[in-house]
Amino acid sequence: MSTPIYDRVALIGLGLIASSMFWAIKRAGLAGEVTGYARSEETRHTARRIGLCDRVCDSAIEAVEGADLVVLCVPVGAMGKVAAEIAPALKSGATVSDVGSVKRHVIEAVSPHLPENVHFVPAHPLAGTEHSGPESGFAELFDNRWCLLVPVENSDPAAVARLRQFWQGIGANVDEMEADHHDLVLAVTSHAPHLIAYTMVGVADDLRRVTDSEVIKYSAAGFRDFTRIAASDPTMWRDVFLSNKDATLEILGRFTEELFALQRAIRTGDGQHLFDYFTRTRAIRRGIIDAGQDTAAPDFGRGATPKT
Ligand SMILES: NC(=O)C1=CN([C@@H]2O[C@H](COP(=O)(O)OP(=O)(O)OC[C@H]3O[C@@H](n4cnc5c(N)ncnc54)[C@H](O)[C@@H]3O)[C@@H](O)[C@H]2O)C=CC1
Ligand SMILES: O=C(O)C(=O)Cc1ccc(O)cc1
Repeated sequence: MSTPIYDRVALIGLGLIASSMFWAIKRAGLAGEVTGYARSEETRHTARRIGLCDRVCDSAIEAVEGADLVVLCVPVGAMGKVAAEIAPALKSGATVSDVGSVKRHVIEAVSPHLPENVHFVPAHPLAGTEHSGPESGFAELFDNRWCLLVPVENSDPAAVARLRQFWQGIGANVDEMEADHHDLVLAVTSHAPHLIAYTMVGVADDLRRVTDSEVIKYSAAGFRDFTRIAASDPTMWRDVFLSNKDATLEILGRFTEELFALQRAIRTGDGQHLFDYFTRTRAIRRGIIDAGQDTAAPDFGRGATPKT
């Protein structure tokens, strides 16, 4: 057990990320008390039933009162609204952070609502699963995964350092990144791949009507990976694409150009183009493994691991 880094932590939005944070905070003793708030009565009821949070509050205001760290764990499209709701109740000197998958949009939506006497330090843990909701979290989710801190202009270095220590206590490796750069990198590594998975599963579903159930029955590992990713939360991903529009469209433009080139190589029988392309991409995968960066989360599944 570590010594607490914050006396009081408030988690707003009790889904996969908040619940995983809670179990990891408890595992390491990183906070004196963790309060939580979720918009729906049903989620608050579930949270109380499974012991998620030391105190589940019936309003966001009540949850953040007296908190030294407030973490917004709602879909990125709801961050601004939640920030406006909690702003009047924030303790002077508190740190406000978030876990949103997009950073520029969240900074622009949240910053205007925050009083000057709080520190805003946006963050993004690069770990998740296709599951959502309060029962999907587990303490190991962030172990040995990256958490990116995205300090804003005038972020207090002491508040950034403390949040870094907190995420390290949760189990993550911490780095800092500038917001626009973050959004471009994530468009390549996460957002566009999710859209491609959604599309591929949609295409297979269209085809399924022609081929009966064979597409699902005989699906190979690659396609199964697509179906896992395409089972991710629709609200969360709608918000990600709408709030990281420019970077995602830039990457999808490049993706389409490459796809057309491969399509042309297949049509014209240009085997050399295909071979060279696949040789280059294979080297990238091997580079990731050789660098010891193949830290894909094991598929624990919903509630498959102990919560403490
Ligand atoms: N799921 C993943 O793999 C990852 C998600 N993230 C980010 O973390 C955030 C939370 O995602 P999850 O925990 O996966 O979502 P989730 O769907 O499991 O939980 C979201 C929670 O926010 C609540 N909520 C939604 N709108 C709200 C509002 N207007 N006011 C108050 N509460 C509201 C929902 O009721 C739910 O309790 C998102 O911003 C997402 O981009 C970051 C890393 C990974
Ligand atoms: O489940 C997966 O494969 C993921 O890619 C999880 C994930 C989803 C969204 C993020 O912003 C970060 C990680």
